[in-house]
Amino acid sequence: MIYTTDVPRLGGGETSAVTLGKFDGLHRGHQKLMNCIREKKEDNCKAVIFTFDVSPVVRLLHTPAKGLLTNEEREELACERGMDILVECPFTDELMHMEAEVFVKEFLVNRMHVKYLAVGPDFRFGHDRAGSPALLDDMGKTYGFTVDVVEKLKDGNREISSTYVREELEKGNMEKVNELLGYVYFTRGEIVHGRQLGRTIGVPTANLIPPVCKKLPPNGVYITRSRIGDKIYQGITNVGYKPTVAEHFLGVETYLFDCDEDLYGQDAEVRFYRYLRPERKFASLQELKGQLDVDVQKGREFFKAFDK
Ligand SMILES: Cc1cc2nc3c(=O)[nH]c(=O)nc-3n(C[C@H](O)[C@H](O)[C@H](O)COP(=O)(O)O)c2cc1C
Ligand SMILES: Nc1ncnc2c1ncn2[C@@H]1O[C@H](COP(=O)(O)OP(=O)(O)OP(=O)(O)O)[C@@H](O)[C@H]1O
Repeated sequence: MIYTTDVPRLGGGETSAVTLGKFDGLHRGHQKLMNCIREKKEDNCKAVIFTFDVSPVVRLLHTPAKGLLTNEEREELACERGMDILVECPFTDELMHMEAEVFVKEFLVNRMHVKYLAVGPDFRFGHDRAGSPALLDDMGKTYGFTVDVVEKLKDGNREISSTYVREELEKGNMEKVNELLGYVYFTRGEIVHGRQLGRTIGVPTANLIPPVCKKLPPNGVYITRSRIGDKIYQGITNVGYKPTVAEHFLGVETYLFDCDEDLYGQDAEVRFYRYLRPERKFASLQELKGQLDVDVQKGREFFKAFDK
């Protein structure tokens, strides 16, 4: 897959099937759109996701962007789903003020030779959000592309959206998050040295520092699986500042069941299955150990049922 921040100029005979939007999380609704454009590969179209490097809303509010996926993670997932090109267009002032018609003509038609577009009914773009599926449809008649306005995928009565996923993530409702995403929510990082106190209570842990732009579930303890190299381990993970030992940075710390390897320096992916309890300040590490024994038991029981 080609990843680019420039709007690509396709070569002579090449054409494209494009979907447009913010695409934070690549949730099941987004996957529905990706499936539509992937089908057009049979007509020799390049499957293209056109998105922006930060959410337009975030840029306008100047708040730091914390997303469901980092840009690198989104790139990887898009590639796995058969996309040919991911455009992460910088959301510049020029783009912000570009008329919708100009965007379509200059970018989609002239550069990307678009033949097919798939968007949701609420998709808006261009200056003053004047661009709509109806405008795309009109322009398609002039420039020779077709537009599918894809019905929103729902969860019960509610449309699946990145906002919905983020709300559930903020509640720690990992079962719902994972259902809406169609994959298990995860974070990644290199395994770094902690204070090595865990092993003194018989609970060695793998500490990783998540990317600053990754949205995490609330501080607390979760049942997780970790992928390290080509191995998958069950475990329990604490997200937070470890108040018992007063850590200064937000960490993701995992006790891996049935693992006695030296993992320092390796990259890990921690997948969150279920929230267990809030992070608490214990009077001593021994007291924390008592709680961890209970957490481990719950984790093992969870996977016994889950993997049946
Ligand atoms: C599953 C799990 C749950 C934890 N729960 C808490 C907690 O509730 N409160 C807390 O202060 N620390 C908690 N911790 C962090 C421990 O304080 C930490 O593992 C211990 O201090 C060792 O840290 P170290 O790796 O830096 O040596 C938890 C760690 C794990 C792996
Ligand atoms: N549930 C869905 N089913 C089908 N298409 C969707 C769904 N949700 C979003 N889309 C479409 O996917 C594209 C990208 O959506 P986008 O990420 O901008 O919106 P979103 O997921 O609703 O996020 P937010 O909650 O931040 O508005 C748009 O064309 C949008 O209409």
